[in-house]
Amino acid sequence: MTDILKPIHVVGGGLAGSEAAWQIASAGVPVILHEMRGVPGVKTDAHHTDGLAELVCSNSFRSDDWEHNAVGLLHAEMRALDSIIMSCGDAHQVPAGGALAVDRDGFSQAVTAKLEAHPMVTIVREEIAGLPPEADETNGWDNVIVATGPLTSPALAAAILELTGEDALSFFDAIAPIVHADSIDFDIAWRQSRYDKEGPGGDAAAYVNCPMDKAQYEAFIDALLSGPKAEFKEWENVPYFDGCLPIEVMAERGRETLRHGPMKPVGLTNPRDPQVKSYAIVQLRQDNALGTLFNMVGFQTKLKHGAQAEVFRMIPGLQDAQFARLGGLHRNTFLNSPKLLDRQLRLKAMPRLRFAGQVTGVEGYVESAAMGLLTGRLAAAERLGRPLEAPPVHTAMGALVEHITGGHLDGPGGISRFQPMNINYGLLPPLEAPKVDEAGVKIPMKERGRAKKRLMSMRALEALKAWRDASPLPHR
Ligand SMILES: Cc1cc2nc3c(=O)[nH]c(=O)nc-3n(C[C@H](O)[C@H](O)[C@H](O)COP(=O)(O)OP(=O)(O)OC[C@H]3O[C@@H](n4cnc5c(N)ncnc54)[C@H](O)[C@@H]3O)c2cc1C
Repeated sequence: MTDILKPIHVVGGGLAGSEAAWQIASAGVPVILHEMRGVPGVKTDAHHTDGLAELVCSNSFRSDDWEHNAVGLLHAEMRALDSIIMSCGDAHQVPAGGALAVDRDGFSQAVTAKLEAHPMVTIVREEIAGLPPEADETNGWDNVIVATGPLTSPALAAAILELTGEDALSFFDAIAPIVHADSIDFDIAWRQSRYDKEGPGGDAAAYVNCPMDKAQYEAFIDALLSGPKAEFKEWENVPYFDGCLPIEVMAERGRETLRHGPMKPVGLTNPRDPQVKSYAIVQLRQDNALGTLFNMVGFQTKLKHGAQAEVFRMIPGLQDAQFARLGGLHRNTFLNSPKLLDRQLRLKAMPRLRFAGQVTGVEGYVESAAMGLLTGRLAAAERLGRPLEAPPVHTAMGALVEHITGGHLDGPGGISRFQPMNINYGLLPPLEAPKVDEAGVKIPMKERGRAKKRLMSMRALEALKAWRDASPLPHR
């Protein structure tokens, strides 16, 4: 076997690992993808299937607006780099207003089928239960991507901890319930997207809305606050991720918090009572292509399973709801990446190991897949002997690399304040807000923020394409 044809090993076939494997194979380098789900008796606390790239909670890749939304920009960058996660997501989208949401089973099956069919990809169902094996002349273990996610198996997590001498960092992440559509009462609920916003598929009525008056809202908050919660005594000091707070934790912050968050009633009109404004509205988003399942948007919860059905059936329209899946809370583990990883996302203590996905301290399906995409390209370039740098910080992808490898500030005494982050414009170098548009017309003050985002997105895509075109890897 020539050096060039040695395989690269990817550990973990989630969002990041699947994308990394695809990018490596597309660069003409053989890849062996090791995924532990599929081995009898081996699972994580959140995955339910053996499929690659399984979505564990919501089915949304969030906004698809590349001009004004940072995650939409990340979508665009990934599409420009032939992302398998984006192409399968686009092929399996379901209506979701301005967001890109997918049929979770169809999406995962498509990613699995594409990887299984690729001649350069070998999928092995096994747990890597410790540090990856020693490298020899031919086995390829000199170039490894670890993409084992927030629920990395305990044996591998322990080996990484021992190697780095660092305590793992962690936070809580929660899952929202999914409801069978035929158990929703459409004499009460109605379909409409907020502000009738049309989605990529042209649907302006993507969400199911369940209205509440003031008395119903107050009773619901009381039930949420008093309902029995799952306790995690051994993880008492573990923080929540702010973008994914359990609904009861939000309610504890103030009785009105939910009305200004996931239950906000704005931009929606009850067709049965158009003159009366609902006091609060619960939204559900289509979860599968058949339209038989809907997930409760923003309703991630740590209520005990027995209590969930009772409390959520207080929501008008859901009084007879049947739940396909209940919510739950999981501990999420990530590395102290700014200290441990270099800008190639290699472990300084063992550079043959690259890390990708949520375990590096990015947060979310899209961000995790983006880091898989990048490490796949970096690893393939290294295998081909054609060095490649991470994209510039002006791109969404480069900004994520900057965040996980050193863009944050530590606290006094060097105590790490590194926390997982969704992509956002604050991670990219700032630009002056424009005062006039491309035609020289003055932009009103309140629209300048939007105009600035558009400029930042255009700058990012241009830089990303220049990076791609100068890259030593083939481009399709
Ligand atoms: C409870 C929970 C809810 C979440 N909800 C959302 C959400 O609603 N929206 C969102 O955008 N993000 C959500 N996230 C975050 C989301 O899981 C991640 O962003 C994303 O799945 C991470 O992708 P990944 O590839 O890094 O990890 P994963 O997709 O989890 O993939 C890791 C893979 O590695 C495998 N594996 C683990 N250890 C080993 C081993 N030793 N050997 C072989 N294989 C191994 C696992 O089986 C898994 O398939 C949630 C996370 C959790 C834990």
